[in-house]
Amino acid sequence: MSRSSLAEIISCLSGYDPDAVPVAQAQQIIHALAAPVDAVEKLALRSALGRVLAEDVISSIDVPQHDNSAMDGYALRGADLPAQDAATFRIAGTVLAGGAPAAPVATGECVRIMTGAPMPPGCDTVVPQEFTRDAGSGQVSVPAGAVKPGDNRRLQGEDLQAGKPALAQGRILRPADLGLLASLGIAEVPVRRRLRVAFFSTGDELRSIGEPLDPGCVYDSNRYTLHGMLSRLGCDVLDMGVVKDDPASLEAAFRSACENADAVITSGGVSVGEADYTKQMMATLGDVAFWKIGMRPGRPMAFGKIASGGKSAVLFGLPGNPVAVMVTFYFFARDALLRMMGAQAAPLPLLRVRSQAAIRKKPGRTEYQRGILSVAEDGRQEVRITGSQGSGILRSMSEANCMVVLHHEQSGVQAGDEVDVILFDGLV
Ligand SMILES: Nc1nc2c(c(=O)[nH]1)N[C@H]1C(S)=C(S)[C@@H](COP(=O)(O)OP(=O)(O)OC[C@H]3O[C@@H](n4cnc5c(N)ncnc54)[C@H](O)[C@@H]3O)O[C@H]1N2
Ligand code: MOO
Repeated sequence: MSRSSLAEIISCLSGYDPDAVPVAQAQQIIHALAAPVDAVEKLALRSALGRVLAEDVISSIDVPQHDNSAMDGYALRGADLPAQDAATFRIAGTVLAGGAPAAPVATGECVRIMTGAPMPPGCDTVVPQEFTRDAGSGQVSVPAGAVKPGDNRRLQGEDLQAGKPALAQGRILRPADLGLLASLGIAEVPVRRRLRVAFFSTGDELRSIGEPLDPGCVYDSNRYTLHGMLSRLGCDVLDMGVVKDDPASLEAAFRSACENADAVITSGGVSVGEADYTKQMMATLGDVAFWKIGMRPGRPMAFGKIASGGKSAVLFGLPGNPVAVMVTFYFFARDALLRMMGAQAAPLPLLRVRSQAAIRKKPGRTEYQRGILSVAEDGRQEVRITGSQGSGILRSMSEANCMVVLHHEQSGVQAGDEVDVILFDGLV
């Protein structure tokens, strides 16, 4: 955990106003308070998918280990290629991938070679078999211009070199990384332990699935969106259910969450409502700031650290509205949790895409509108907003495949203007 307190971090900022915190300033404060967990575990390669690499991996071997062929064909000396017409080469032998290396090749000779087979000594070029013609008597004819010297040869160590870094610590291991580590013969990898995140919903109007929906009540959806987002991030989740808005239940829930997790996420109770003991409890248990952020949705939010039973945990008190909870998770909690996981994650790329229609927006706050990115009739990509953008309309999030980011200083958008977009999903 970081040694700085929230108050120390905030005191270094100029123009800090808890009632009008710009998104970028809130992100900066959150980033400064979150620090990586230090425990490391060793996992079998397959189990390390999605986990954060805890140490740099230095390659112990060259990959590939030998110069080898990129094509099925004939290996020869590039200097022997004909400048015009064609030249005939005597086939001195055959070399297969994984087979014994061929003997050195003399001028005017070639070796039948398969993709991946080691280059015979003296050869630097492979002519793909499609370009050659059987010239009879164990010979093959190669036309001028089919290849250049050095073509179709893969060099020793061109993928990974012995003694050089293969992967840097902090990387979230993707399928390609598992393959890369396998290509080095590595069976086990050191990864950071999973981050444990406890979450619960607050509000007397909330009902859990399976309970009758009493008049004026709603089913608790935030715990499901939070479960989904945290699981995708690779966190170990502790779902603590719905907690009633009374001081004793809230205190017990906050203490238990803090004692059992690295981070605690709550939803609801951070605005100015009457029955909100949540804010009171957060303030009692820790060093917590209550913000009104210059954004939409997700204006009220609490952030800080709470302590109980000799343990501390980073706290996110997210606003209750179902869209606000997702937006504040994506744009504040996500980065902090990645940092606590020890991940060196690059900022998400913003794509510039044409807006199909005008979008109203006031300067002085950041807006995250829900969008559908698609290919228009003219073949260009464009984005349209998913209808009503109310922060209680979860359908707007479910229908969207991206967020349209309308920046702090930006004003309204005209139809056809380009806007910044962040995609929800990528390839597997
Ligand atoms: N006078 C003011 N009123 C409100 C303000 C404000 O600045 N001044 N801010 C508004 C904004 S913006 C938001 S967001 C909400 C946030 O308030 P809370 O965090 O206190 O959230 P609640 O009041 O508990 O709930 C808001 C809304 O969301 C529904 N909700 C809550 N939790 C869940 C859940 N787990 N699953 C589904 N739906 C949930 C809840 O029923 C309310 O409808 O305050 C505004 N008001
Ligand atoms: O954060 Mo609130 O959901 O903007 O309305």
